[in-house]
Amino acid sequence: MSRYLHEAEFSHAYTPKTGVLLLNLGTPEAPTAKALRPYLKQFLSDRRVVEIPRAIWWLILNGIILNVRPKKSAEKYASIWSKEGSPLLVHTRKQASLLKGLLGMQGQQVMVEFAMRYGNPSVEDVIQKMRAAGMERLLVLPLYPQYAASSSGTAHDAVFRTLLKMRNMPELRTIRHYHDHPGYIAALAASVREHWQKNGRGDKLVMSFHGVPRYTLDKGDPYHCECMKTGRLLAEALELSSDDYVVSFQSRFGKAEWLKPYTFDVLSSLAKQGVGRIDTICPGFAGDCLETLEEIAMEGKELFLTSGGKEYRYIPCLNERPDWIAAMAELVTANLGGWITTPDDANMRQLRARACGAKH
Ligand SMILES: C=CC1=C(C)c2cc3[nH]c(cc4nc(cc5[nH]c(cc1n2)c(C)c5CCC(=O)O)C(CCC(=O)O)=C4C)c(C)c3C=C
Ligand SMILES: [Fe+2]
Ligand SMILES: [Fe+2]
Repeated sequence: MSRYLHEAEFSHAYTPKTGVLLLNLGTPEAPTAKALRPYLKQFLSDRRVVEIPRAIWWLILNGIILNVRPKKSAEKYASIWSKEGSPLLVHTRKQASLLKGLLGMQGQQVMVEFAMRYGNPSVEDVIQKMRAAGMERLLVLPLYPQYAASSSGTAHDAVFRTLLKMRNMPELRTIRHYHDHPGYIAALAASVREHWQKNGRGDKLVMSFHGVPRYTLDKGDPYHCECMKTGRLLAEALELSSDDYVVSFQSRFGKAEWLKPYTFDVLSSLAKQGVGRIDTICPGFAGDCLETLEEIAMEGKELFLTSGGKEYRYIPCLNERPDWIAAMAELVTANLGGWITTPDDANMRQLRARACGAKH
């Protein structure tokens, strides 16, 4: 048995293509405990996500977490599941399709696909499929604006691991982050302004980012800094003073200290201080998902209102906003520099490939 993935016999007669691969986290196949178990097992067995010694973690994961969490998480997923499926998958699929359409309209001849770090469609399957269709240059864009080892880092690992198994590797470029990309910041700012126009303006804007364990910052992970920078740039774009907004971190998992302040602490203390109306936004998520729709839009709201707050409004993620898709296209185009992009280039390469025929 070959140690490499299967590939068709080499032939000159193909059109070399450039591919863009969007990567997201992944989501269970259904909002049930049965579907949650393998998803959580794969996710939480990732050494980039949980760094505690393997033997101890194996016992905790298999002995406790996988017996308790699937049922609880399934209930949460059930509360946000749509007719089309899990919001994370639905938005990622639409983003890939819209990006492909926009790049095509801009004259770029590129394939655009998406894959999930955990679950399906898997990174390996999608890269193999792209390779079989002639992809020989690959640009990878994780859908996490801020780099964390536990999100973008592990997404890149999955790509590198796939390439390690390939005989005929594509050229590879990766986008590490886009936390300060002007188009991304402008789209966030526009979404806040539109929300204010429609619903009125709250007394405070809470910018909630997914958390990570505090020790990752001490060990050199840039995630905290990148979240703070996104927060500052968004505040500047909205002309907010430091009193008008707060950056906080959500989704704490386990007993260890995570990045602070915790979003739920911020929400209850704002309510107790008498800040009546707040707007919340999750700039670290390119699309709405469990962590935004259930934790922030639902749980956060309940906490704020039961702690004495008056009005709580959640601002949706960028999702399929045209300004966000345009920002993605700009980011991708800048990172495709020098690779085939136009139909003319592609035709030239095809002619050259034909001219060299099967002589060697
Ligand atoms: C935005 C980037 C993300 C980072 C960084 C991140 C780190 C991280 N997450 C966990 C544990 C869980 N996260 C879960 C869901 C989840 N996480 C992200 C993004 C980041 N996580 C997203 C987009 C989602 C939603 C997925 C969806 O299907 O909608 C979950 C699963 C849900 C649950 O059971 O609560 C866990 C678990 C850790 C431990 C971690 C960093 C160390
Ligand atoms: Fe997470
Ligand atoms: Fe910092």
